Amino acid sequence: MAAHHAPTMAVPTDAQLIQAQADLWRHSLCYFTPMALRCAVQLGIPTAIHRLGGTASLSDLVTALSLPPSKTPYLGRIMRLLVTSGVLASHKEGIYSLVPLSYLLVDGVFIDGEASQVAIVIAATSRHYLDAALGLADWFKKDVAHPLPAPFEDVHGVMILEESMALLDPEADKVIHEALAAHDHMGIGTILRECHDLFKGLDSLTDCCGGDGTTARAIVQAFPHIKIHVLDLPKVIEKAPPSDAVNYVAGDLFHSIPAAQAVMLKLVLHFWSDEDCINILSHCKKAIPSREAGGKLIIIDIVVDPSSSGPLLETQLLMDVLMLTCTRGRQRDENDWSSIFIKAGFSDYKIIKMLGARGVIEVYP
Ligand SMILES: C[S@@+](CC[C@H](N)C(=O)[O-])C[C@H]1O[C@@H](n2cnc3c(N)ncnc32)[C@H](O)[C@@H]1O
Ligand SMILES: COc1cc(O)c2c(=O)c(O)c(-c3ccc(O)c(O)c3)oc2c1
Repeated sequence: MAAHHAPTMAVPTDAQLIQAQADLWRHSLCYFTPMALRCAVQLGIPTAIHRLGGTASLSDLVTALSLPPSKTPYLGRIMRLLVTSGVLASHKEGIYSLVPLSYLLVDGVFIDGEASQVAIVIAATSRHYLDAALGLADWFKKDVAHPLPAPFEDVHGVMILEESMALLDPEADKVIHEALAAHDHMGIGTILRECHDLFKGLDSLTDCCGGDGTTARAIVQAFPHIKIHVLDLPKVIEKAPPSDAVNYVAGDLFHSIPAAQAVMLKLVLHFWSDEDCINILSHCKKAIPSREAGGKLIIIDIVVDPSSSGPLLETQLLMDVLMLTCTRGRQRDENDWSSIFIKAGFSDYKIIKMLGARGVIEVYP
């Protein structure tokens, strides 16, 4: 006789079914929001609104962007979705204005010396990322050896940021590097203003995987007495703008990390597996003095807060799925962080501050 399973859920009522249907449509179609955003950015709508003095009507936009006037009503429909999603504002019918988010997408506006975040929108909605995301179910079914390639690697045959990516598709590689730079550079100004004590009293710092030194230069400007080493791969250091203020070191963080009072890992560890992180952190520990001598690690990365809810948690989880899709890393909650710190031989840590989705953590030897 077939086992009889008690229903786990009562049959939904009509009211629930009606609601469920609308929710299902929204969840299935909400990818059109980033697509509408991509369209708006490619057309240059945030920049046009900014240049028109901060507000614009549809016909202002059609004229400014030299679009065929016959497209005006269609543009109105895209704009309506973007207003409802909070990407643009409309305080008066048919008149559009920027919100802080769309301000980040205006060409030529510099926040903390960094250009717009357009590259994030373009990369996140690009064919290579979408193809990788479309391959998720197939990736789950595959039983492959360790180290597990990410879905991106599975679909495209190369990992993001790998040199061979530039050979496979130079345009896609450029878009991803621009997004990475836009993502990484955004926020050091806020960190310096909000977490002043983080760097106070330090005589030296190694910015581990510090890229082209943008972050290091901002720190030296605020704290001129700190001696900063920027460690990154030779191909990155070769292209870094020359600077007297920072000491560039071409190398590999798995081999050796320049000694300093503190080592900073900003948006680095989310790219790596737990095993790699423990290895990296152990190398960092060798590069710093004891806690008594002021030795510490500074980690700036997402700290997932599972007890929260709403858009911030959703942002953190979306970033986690981005990492799942494109890297071998993940976004970590406090328990995950604590566990890798202990395994790497550190004695204690403190979450100094949460800045939106990201956290600033000090880790002590
Ligand atoms: C996400 S970026 C880090 C961003 C940077 N910390 C910032 O906040 O601007 C990752 C960096 O790690 C570097 N990288 C990757 N593998 C590395 C390795 N084995 N040794 C040193 N640097 C490496 C990459 O070249 C890239 O610049
Ligand atoms: C916020 O939204 C986005 C959108 C994107 O398109 C990317 C992206 O393309 C990307 O490579 C990365 C990224 C990859 C590896 C890292 O180690 C890292 O720090 C960042 O972040 C992104 C974030």
